[in-house]
Amino acid sequence: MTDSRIAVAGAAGRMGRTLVQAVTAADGLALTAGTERPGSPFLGADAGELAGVGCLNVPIRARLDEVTDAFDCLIDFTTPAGTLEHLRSCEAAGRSMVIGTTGLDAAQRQTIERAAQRIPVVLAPNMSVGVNLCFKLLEVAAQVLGDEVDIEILEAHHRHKVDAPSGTALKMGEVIATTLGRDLGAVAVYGREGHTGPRDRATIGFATVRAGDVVGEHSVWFVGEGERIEITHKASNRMTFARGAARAAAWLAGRPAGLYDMRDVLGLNH
Ligand SMILES: NC(=O)C1=CN([C@@H]2O[C@H](COP(=O)(O)OP(=O)(O)OC[C@H]3O[C@@H](n4cnc5c(N)ncnc54)[C@H](OP(=O)(O)O)[C@@H]3O)[C@@H](O)[C@H]2O)C=CC1
Ligand SMILES: O=C(O)C1=N[C@H](C(=O)O)C[C@H](O)C1
Repeated sequence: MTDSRIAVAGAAGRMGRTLVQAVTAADGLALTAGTERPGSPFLGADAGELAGVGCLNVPIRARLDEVTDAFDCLIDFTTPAGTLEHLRSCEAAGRSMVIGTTGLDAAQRQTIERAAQRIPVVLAPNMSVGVNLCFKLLEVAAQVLGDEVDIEILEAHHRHKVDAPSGTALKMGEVIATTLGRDLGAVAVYGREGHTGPRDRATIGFATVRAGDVVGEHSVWFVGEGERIEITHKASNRMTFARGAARAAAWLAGRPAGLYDMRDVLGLNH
């Protein structure tokens, strides 16, 4: 079987470089294109050399639409605006996408849903196996503990992260709210200050820390009278996300158009 040809958007970024390493190491995948935004100092540099895996003869380009013939699947961990622009190119060229970008608003998610009627897309705020297992554990915990506990979601990330709460924390909130029949938009409390009054049990609280080089930590507290259950995931390096994205790209080969998430890729959506 021939390798799936993979492009990495934002190939000089923190995740971009790790994705180039993961794609290069994966069986059945070959890195054939890489992009950065127009004006980037990394344009023309070799994606493999930037990622520390040696020359791959893949120069970083500014325009994805000029290289759509060179790949089958785009892995995109950039910015919401960048991802939406790349989505248009992939939709026009019939290429699949793995999207890890977070901070997407509701309209941007709807645009991705519409495009996924024409191309296959995996969209997930966290591609690690461990976090996707935690989503399952959260469903079970919420089913068992129900309305008898207060639920708080705590997350910590590095000082460069631009969106808050993290996409993973928001997804954790959605999983719990859906399980409990609550509307996250109505019950979410994003940080507290001043005279807040006592806590309303139906709320789901979010707390965010940004500091130093923390890769990504998420903890959900289910707190009742006399006991506290914590479901925690700590990423210690970015390769866990990149390997998941490479796995998703391989899984997409030959799939029909549709919007998938990592739980589909991992067979956890049953
Ligand atoms: N789903 C998951 O498992 C994970 C998701 N993420 C998410 O991935 C995203 C990226 O994170 P991270 O790698 O830390 O961020 P970085 O800022 O390090 O990387 C993003 C890269 O994309 C580049 N870029 C921006 N716009 C464009 C564009 N239009 N075309 C091409 N390249 C572009 C940036 O360039 P420049 O710096 O010049 O703007 C930068 O090099 C975030 O949304 C983050 O939350 C992160 C880890 C795991
Ligand atoms: O920006 C990051 O770094 C990360 N972002 C993702 C998120 O917003 O959930 C996933 C991971 O925790 C790292």
